[in-house]
Amino acid sequence: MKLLVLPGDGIGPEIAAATVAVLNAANERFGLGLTLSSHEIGLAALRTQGTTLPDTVVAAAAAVDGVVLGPVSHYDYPPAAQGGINPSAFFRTRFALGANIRPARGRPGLSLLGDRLDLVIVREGTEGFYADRNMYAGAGEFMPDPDTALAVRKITAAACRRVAVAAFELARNRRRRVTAVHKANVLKLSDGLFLRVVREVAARYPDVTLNEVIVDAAAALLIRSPERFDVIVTTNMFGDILSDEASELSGGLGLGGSINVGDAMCVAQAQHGSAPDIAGQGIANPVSLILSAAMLLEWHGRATNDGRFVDAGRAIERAVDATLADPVGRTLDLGGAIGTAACGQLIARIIKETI
Ligand SMILES: NC(=O)c1ccc[n+]([C@@H]2O[C@H](COP(=O)([O-])OP(=O)(O)OC[C@H]3O[C@@H](n4cnc5c(N)ncnc54)[C@H](O)[C@@H]3O)[C@@H](O)[C@H]2O)c1
Ligand SMILES: CC(C)[C@H](C(=O)O)[C@@H](O)C(=O)O
Ligand SMILES: [Mg+2]
Repeated sequence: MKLLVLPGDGIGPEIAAATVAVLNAANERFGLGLTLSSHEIGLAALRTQGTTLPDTVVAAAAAVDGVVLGPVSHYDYPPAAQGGINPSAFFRTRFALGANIRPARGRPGLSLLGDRLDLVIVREGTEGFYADRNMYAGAGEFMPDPDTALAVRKITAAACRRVAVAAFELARNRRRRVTAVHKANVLKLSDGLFLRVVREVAARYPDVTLNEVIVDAAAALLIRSPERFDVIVTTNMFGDILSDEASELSGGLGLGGSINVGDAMCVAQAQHGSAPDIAGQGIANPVSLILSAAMLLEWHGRATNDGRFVDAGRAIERAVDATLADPVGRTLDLGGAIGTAACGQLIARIIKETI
């Protein structure tokens, strides 16, 4: 399997190095034949190549079996005309990565919700208020005069169908419950279309129950009654916000794995951002990107029907659980003291040593 690693900005290079250590351990242990290549993106690439996402990187991504994308500081990027391309949005739209899959699970000692929290948010990745952010100047936003701003929200039946199918397929391997999270009481046409399509897809999955919850209530219920959620399917921005909430409820933003999935491509990406406030200190939690890489291996294993990759992905998840079970294995954000690299090495060692 060929993997492309794009470290990104802020804490990206630190957590990407820890993730590579874990991938190398999984490669050794499971004989995966992984080849890893790495390219500069983000602010480093802007300085040397005039763009945060060089064409060579896009070509390299199209030629591999999976991408590990570090977080980027795109809030600090210049406009697209001056080279500021948001890699997340670019990959999701260019490679039609319609489903952003974001699990959240309570672990003992880390989440007040304990095992009541065990859900997956399946977030539409290419549309909503975030549609075509790199494609047009203004990124779907317009200012007819300096005191008025308009934002266009794009919802299509095709994209809703794609993400709904991903959610129902996932639910079949879980507790068989899908909750559609929406705001159709206000966004009657756009979220109305989303709900219409989710219901159409639900009719093809009689073995899976569909519930519908309005997004603000969902934000509250995630805290009050997390056990009622199994798979959440939702539009882009609601999924962006709720996945940070769910990740924090699981113990911290640094814990949430995430993959962006299309028909033939998968991009692993931490749920959080580039955390510039702690960059360069060696204290960031690498678990989110490590779990994302584990999800990527499992996705590849399923897509190619190769059990070694599924086993390797699961072994990484178990090694993460074992590491986090002991406060010694926890980074600062989780109340521990271990550094980023040492945390990655601990997880790598468990993978190599566990029979
Ligand atoms: N996928 C992405 O690349 C992505 C996602 C979100 C935000 N961003 C970008 O990241 C930059 C910073 O955004 P932000 O500060 O709003 O969000 P953030 O997720 O980077 O950080 C929010 C808070 O969580 C902490 N945190 C995040 N990840 C952590 C980790 N792994 N270990 C320990 N602590 C962690 C940070 O220190 C910070 O206090 C912005 O430029 C934003 O646009 C990128
Ligand atoms: C920073 C932003 C571009 C990104 C997104 O939503 O696309 C992020 O918030 C995420 O959750 O992946
Ligand atoms: Mg986000």
